Amino acid sequence: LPPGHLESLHRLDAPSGDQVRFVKAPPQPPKDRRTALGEHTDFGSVTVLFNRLGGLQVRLPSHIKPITPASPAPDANTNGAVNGSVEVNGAEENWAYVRPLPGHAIVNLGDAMVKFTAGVLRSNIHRVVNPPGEQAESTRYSLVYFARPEDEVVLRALRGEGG
Ligand SMILES: O=C(O)CCC(=O)C(=O)O
Ligand SMILES: [Fe+2]
Repeated sequence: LPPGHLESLHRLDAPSGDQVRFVKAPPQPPKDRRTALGEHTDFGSVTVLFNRLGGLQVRLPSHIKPITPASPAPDANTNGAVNGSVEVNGAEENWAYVRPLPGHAIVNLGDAMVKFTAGVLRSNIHRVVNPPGEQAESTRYSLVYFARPEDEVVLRALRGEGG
C-alpha cells in the first residue's frame, strides 16, 4: 500500500461510527462467576483498551504455546499475567489472560483490517472473564475505544502498488 493509505481511510475529521464504551463490572459472587463477555472479534479497524485489572483473555492459535507463569497465582500486583505477555489459564488451555501494564494500552485488530488486508492480518478472538486471583474481589473498569473506517469507506481488500 502507498504510505499513509490506511490513515487516509481513518481521518480524524471525517464521520465514522467510532464507539467508546466505559464498562463497570462489580465483583461477582464466587458461585456465579460466568464469562462477562463471550468470545468475539471486534468490528472496527483497531480497538484500544484501557484497564487495570485482568479478565481479558485471547484464544491462542494452536501453534502458539503460552508462557509458563512465573508466580503461582495472579494477584493485584502481578495483574494476571507475566512479563507483559499472556499467561495460560490453568483450567482452559486455549485461553490466555492478557496482562494490563501500568501506562500501557492493549490494542486489538478488528474485522475491518481483515477485509482491508484480505486476511493477511487477522482479528483475534477474545472474551472477558472474571479477573484472576484476588482481583476477582475488585470492581473492574474498562475503557474501550473502537476506531472504525470512515462512513464512506467500502469494506473490501485494498490493492497495493504491486497489483
Ligand atoms: O473489557 C475488556 O477488557 C474487553 C472488552 C471487549 O472485548 C469489547 O468490548 O469488545
Ligand atoms: Fe472485544
